[in-house]
Amino acid sequence: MPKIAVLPGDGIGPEIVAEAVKVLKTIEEISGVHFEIDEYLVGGVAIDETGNPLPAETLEACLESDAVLLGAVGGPKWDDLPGNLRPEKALLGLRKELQLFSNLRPVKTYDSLISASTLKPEVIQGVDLLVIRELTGGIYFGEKSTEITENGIKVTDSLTYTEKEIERIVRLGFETAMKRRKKLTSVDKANVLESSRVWRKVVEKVAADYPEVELSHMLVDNCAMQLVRYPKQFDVIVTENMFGDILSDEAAMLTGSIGMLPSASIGTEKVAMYEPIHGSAPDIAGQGLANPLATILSVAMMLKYSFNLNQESEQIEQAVQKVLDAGYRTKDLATTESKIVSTKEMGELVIQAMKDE
Ligand SMILES: NC(=O)C1=CN([C@@H]2O[C@H](COP(=O)(O)OP(=O)(O)OC[C@H]3O[C@@H](n4cnc5c(N)ncnc54)[C@H](O)[C@@H]3O)[C@@H](O)[C@H]2O)C=CC1
Ligand SMILES: CC(C)CC(=O)C(=O)O
Ligand SMILES: [Mg+2]
Repeated sequence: MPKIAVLPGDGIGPEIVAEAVKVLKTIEEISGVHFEIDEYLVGGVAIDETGNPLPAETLEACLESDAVLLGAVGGPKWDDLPGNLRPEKALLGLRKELQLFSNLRPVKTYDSLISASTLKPEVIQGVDLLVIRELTGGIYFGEKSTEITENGIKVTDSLTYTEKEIERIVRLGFETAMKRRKKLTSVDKANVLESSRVWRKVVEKVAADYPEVELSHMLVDNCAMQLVRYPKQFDVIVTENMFGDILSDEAAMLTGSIGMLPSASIGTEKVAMYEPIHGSAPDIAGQGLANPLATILSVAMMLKYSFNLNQESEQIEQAVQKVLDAGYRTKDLATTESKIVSTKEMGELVIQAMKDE
């Protein structure tokens, strides 16, 4: 039986994951596929209970699973802890230990949400792009140091990539573009960073194996602007860790809310991790305001990528579309015409729509 480790985490994590797990259980009911689903501690709650943001039991369970479903970690309660003891360290640790070097963040606009966006309809209608973010290298994982100097604190975060790390993510970018509209934008900051200049060279080298792919290089600051100016120019974007983190939060707003964007982190081992792109949203935690759709859509990605259950995956995506078409919205997406629902009600509506299909 496929094993799924569920890590609700902090803030809105438990609320959104509860709805996503109900969706998984509905898939079991409808399709007859069975999963072994077990919950583990991660992040701030794990610090509170065990003193460790990533307890050994959680890491071992994830390593033995076929897939991990994660809510989010972090919050003000733990903000004053040193970097290596913070909840976010658990997330970085999981990504590294599970060797999840790629993070796929699809951005697809829904026609029924166009009025929820602050951008013009003609700019966002029909957007269908995929950000492929390198996930286990770069500045989030580089050496750090802090020292006291005559000018006060001197602090360093270093950004390191090996050619091998760049090549495997770039190759994935080309392979993925081949299965889509054959357009790849490699995003870097090659006018300033050595790492980006090597990144570009590797992209050029790999490009020789994919003559059918239309390749372009774009500087990250321009990309941030182009994403809101004319997002339909993009098919697949491949980029390094921090640029991908930032650009995908920006791209989320093409859909109307950061609560809409799922993600899949896939690596060299069999286990993959699925999580919404947003954080633990402490400002709305515990109030039933969180949009659970990014997490529910992450389950759809899990069924497709980890279990090859394509029909079941589509069933979830269609149910989400149906609920949105019917005008139901959590508060993050609400307009004057919306039927505003809570996190739990949104989960129930998706489940009902799945059962009605
Ligand atoms: N994957 C993870 O576990 C991540 C964790 N974090 C952590 O989360 C905490 C909060 O970080 P923020 O910068 O505030 O980012 P955030 O993504 O948690 O929230 C940013 C804004 O978006 C809203 N939002 C986020 N998800 C939403 C949802 N599903 N439905 C409705 N509204 C939603 C929040 O209410 C907030 O106003 C920090 O401790 C941060 O380190 C941040 C990003 C990713
Ligand atoms: C701890 C951070 C790197 C998490 C984050 O912002 C993300 O993965 O999107
Ligand atoms: Mg982020």
